[in-house]
Amino acid sequence: MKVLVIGAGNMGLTYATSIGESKMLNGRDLLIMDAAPDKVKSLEKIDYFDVYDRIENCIDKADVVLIAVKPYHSAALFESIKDLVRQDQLFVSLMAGVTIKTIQEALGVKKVIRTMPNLPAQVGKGVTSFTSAPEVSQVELDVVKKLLDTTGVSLLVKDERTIDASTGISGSGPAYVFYFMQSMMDAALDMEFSPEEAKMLVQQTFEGAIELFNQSNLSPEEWMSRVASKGGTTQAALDSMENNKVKELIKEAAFAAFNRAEEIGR
Ligand SMILES: NC(=O)C1=CN([C@@H]2O[C@H](COP(=O)(O)OP(=O)(O)OC[C@H]3O[C@@H](n4cnc5c(N)ncnc54)[C@H](OP(=O)(O)O)[C@@H]3O)[C@@H](O)[C@H]2O)C=CC1
Ligand SMILES: O=C(O)[C@@H]1CCC=N1
Repeated sequence: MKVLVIGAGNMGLTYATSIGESKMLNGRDLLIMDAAPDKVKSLEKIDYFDVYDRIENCIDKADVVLIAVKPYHSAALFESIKDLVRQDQLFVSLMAGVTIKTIQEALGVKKVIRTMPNLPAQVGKGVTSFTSAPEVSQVELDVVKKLLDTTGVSLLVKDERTIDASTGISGSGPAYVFYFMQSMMDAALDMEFSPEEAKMLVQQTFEGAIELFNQSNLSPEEWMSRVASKGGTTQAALDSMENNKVKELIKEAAFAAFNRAEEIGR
């Protein structure tokens, strides 16, 4: 089996590297293609894959094609490959919003899997939701699951609406966590900690909280009550968040991402 990754950015290069490191494929069965000459040059220094700068030189070799360009580049990409693709090839999209039907119609193919990965894939801690067109066989789904799992864990979901919902939770989610981290660092700076101290306090607080959560069956709410003493400091902070409806605002933000994914699809 030969796998081609189109687009060597955040996600494409992460997937190509993880698949390469996993040794799932034999020899030179992993291919990567990007249109930017400087990127191609830097990719050539990596040993896991064969690098291409022209789609017509590689698309024909692939059994599985991972599409990892930005959604707004997808139409141009589809136009450039529609006469080069084959019905037996399996297309796996990592793009937010772009629907299976759009890909099928633009390429004139049937076998399409749609995924929603996330950036922690770069450190093997990603979570990727995926769903497929009915024309994809169970064996093909199993193979793709193995490819996705090289970057962390994966979740087969029932339909594309759930892929868009995953975008609102796990796809965009790392940015919400970074938003929270940045806000806490900004607060620490206002309290006159140095940038290094602010980073250290926030980093270790996140790491410690996640570790506690991972090593227990307690819900976040139960952990919150273990931190908060009655009438104490944490309760003051939690009350402030409740009064300011922070939970509702976070939900609203997640739904904004979900809705935007659906909107891109339309
Ligand atoms: N970043 C994230 O956290 C997540 C991203 N995604 C999805 O993954 C996809 C990729 O995102 P990301 O990796 O961040 O984007 P990047 O911009 O980092 O990577 C896309 C790469 O594709 C290249 N490219 C554009 N057009 C073509 C083409 N026709 N042929 C070959 N290469 C091309 C781009 O080159 P150039 O820079 O020159 O345009 C760029 O190197 C998106 O569709 C996004 O929705 C999904 C979940 C999470
Ligand atoms: O922001 C985006 O559109 C992409 C999809 C999920 C994360 N990044």
